[in-house]
Order: sequence, then structure tokens, then C-alpha cells
Amino acid sequence: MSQAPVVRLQDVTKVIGKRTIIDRVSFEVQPGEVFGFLGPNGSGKTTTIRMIVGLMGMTSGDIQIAGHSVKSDFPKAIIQVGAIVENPEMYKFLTGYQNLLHYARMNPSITEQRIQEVIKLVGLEGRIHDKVKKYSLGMRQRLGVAQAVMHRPKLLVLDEPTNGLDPAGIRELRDYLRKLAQDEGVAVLVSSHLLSEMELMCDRVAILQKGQIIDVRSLRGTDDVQDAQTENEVLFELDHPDAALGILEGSYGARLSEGLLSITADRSSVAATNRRLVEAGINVYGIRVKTKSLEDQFLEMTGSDTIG
Ligand SMILES: Nc1ncnc2c1ncn2[C@@H]1O[C@H](COP(=O)(O)OP(=O)(O)OP(=O)(O)O)[C@@H](O)[C@H]1O
Repeated sequence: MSQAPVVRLQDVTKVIGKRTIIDRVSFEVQPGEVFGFLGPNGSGKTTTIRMIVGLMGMTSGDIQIAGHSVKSDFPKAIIQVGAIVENPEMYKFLTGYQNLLHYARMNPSITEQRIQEVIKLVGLEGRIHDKVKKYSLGMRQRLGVAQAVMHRPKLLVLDEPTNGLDPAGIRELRDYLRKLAQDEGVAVLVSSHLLSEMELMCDRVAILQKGQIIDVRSLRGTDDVQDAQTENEVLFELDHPDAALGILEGSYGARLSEGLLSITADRSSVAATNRRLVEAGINVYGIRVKTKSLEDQFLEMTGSDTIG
């Protein structure tokens, strides 16, 4: 990727008292990318986010937003950020539109046209003239996001945005965050302790455990090189599974599983196994790859039995 990252964390560390809460955390988020910050409760997501948005200082390391250090160039860095870290403060007895207008008045660069644009972006056109007290949690959050992006920040940061949303609300959130990333090139950073939700929403996730990043991985598209080398459990549907087991003589961990032949192998070994079976006169009716979910991989990696 040749684009300059919107946000770059370099060895960010936070020590409180004698405890290292955040330990040399580094990652980058690109323009137009929805990036998930995933970790169990207490792993340090909120602390990291508070440092990104300047609500808390760091002990060492640096955070740059659009090339500006939050340490040495805070005003220029923070102007590029829109964030909902704690619950967005809204005037419940005003309408959604009146709330946006109120914030727009504090920033002369925000035009009426821009207000209309952000209303559309978060899909609040139909309800923007209702009082906020009548809004659902999801609608309040959309209004919060509309307000946070009115000044066209390059980075949008949302701490646990799916908390309290029902599945339909989560889907809507995902749709408008992706739209924001695509249409406006905003880099979106969302934290969550729920992997299933991050899988739906994000292009990449960083997995945080006890203040350290243990993995950063892509959730979109396939990385062919990595796929070719990845070993998966593969199931063969055959007419003579017992004979097949004898032919393979335990290679690739061959075993029978519910009448199917199971092996653990990379792509080329699957093809080679198939050839061996066919050449031995065994009919192969189906080959199925049991891809591991990110959750399985996460649990394997951390050795924990829960991510929440
Ligand atoms: N001001 C503080 N003083 C001492 N310890 C703190 C402070 N703030 C956070 N911690 C500790 O740092 C760790 C990380 O907390 P943090 O709130 O960042 O985690 P989190 O991943 O956001 O979890 P949650 O989802 O529960 O908010 C926790 O163990 C917490 O107890």
C-alpha cells in the first residue's frame, strides 16, 4: 500500500503506577479502511483510543494523525479526528437537525449542504426533524456519527459502537460506516470485544491482549500466497474410505470422520492426495475444506476459551 496512513501508532506505551497497561502498540489505518480493534474487556482498547484522541497522554511512543504527532502537534492532529468515545452528548428536547445545526454553528466551515450530506450518509433523512428523545439507540448513534464527521475528519474513532445495538442496528452501522469509508475516504477505527461483529464490519483487525497486539490480519479478499500455505482440515467423500485410509498410511494426519476421510493439508497437498486416491481406483465424489473461523484461530492463538 503506497498511501500515507491516516493514523499511525508507533510503540505506544502507557504505564500507570507500576503497571504497563499498553505495551508497545503499533499499527496503521489507511484512508477508506474500516479497522477493528478487538480484545477482551480490560485488554486496553479504551486506554489506546483515549490516547489517540488526546484524552490521555502516553508514557512513550508516538501517535500520528495525517502526519501530525498528537504529542508535538496536537491542534493539527486533533482537527483530523471525529470521535465518539463516551456517549455523544445530544440535546434530547431538540430535533436531530437542530442538534447538528448547533454543532455546525461552532465551526464556520460547515455549510448547510454539508449538514444535508451527513444526514444522508447516516440514513437519518426521514427522522431528522423528530426530537432526539424519540430516537432509538441506533438512531442516536447515527446522529452522533453525523455530528462527528461534519467537519470532514480523516479519522473516525468509535469505542464499542455495537454495544446495546440489536442485529439490525449492527447491520445499519456496518453499512453506513462502509459508506463513509468508501465515499469520503475516511479511516474508521472501531473497538469491540465481539469478534463476530468485527468480522462483519472490518477490513482488518488488530487483536489486543493484555495491552499487547498479538496479531493484525485482513478480513477482506484472499491473500493467495497465505491461502496456498495455510493448512486446513479437508474432508473427502469417497466410495471406499477405509481403503483410502490404507493408501494414505497416516500421511497428513489421515483419519475417518463420520464416514468421510479427513486430512490436514495445504492446497497442493489436497490436489496430490486427490490424485493418489483416483489413481488407486477410488471414486472421489466431493472435497470440502473446513476453513477455520477467525474465532477458532483467535482461541488457538491466545489459548483462552473466551474472547469476551
Ligand atoms: N486510570 C487507570 N488507573 C489504573 N488502571 C487503569 C486505568 N485505566 C485503565 N486501567 C486498567 O488498564 C486496563 C485496560 O483498561 P481499558 O479500559 O483500556 O480496557 P478495554 O479493553 O477498553 O476494556 P473495556 O472494554 O472493559 O473498557 C484494565 O486492566 C484497567 O483496569
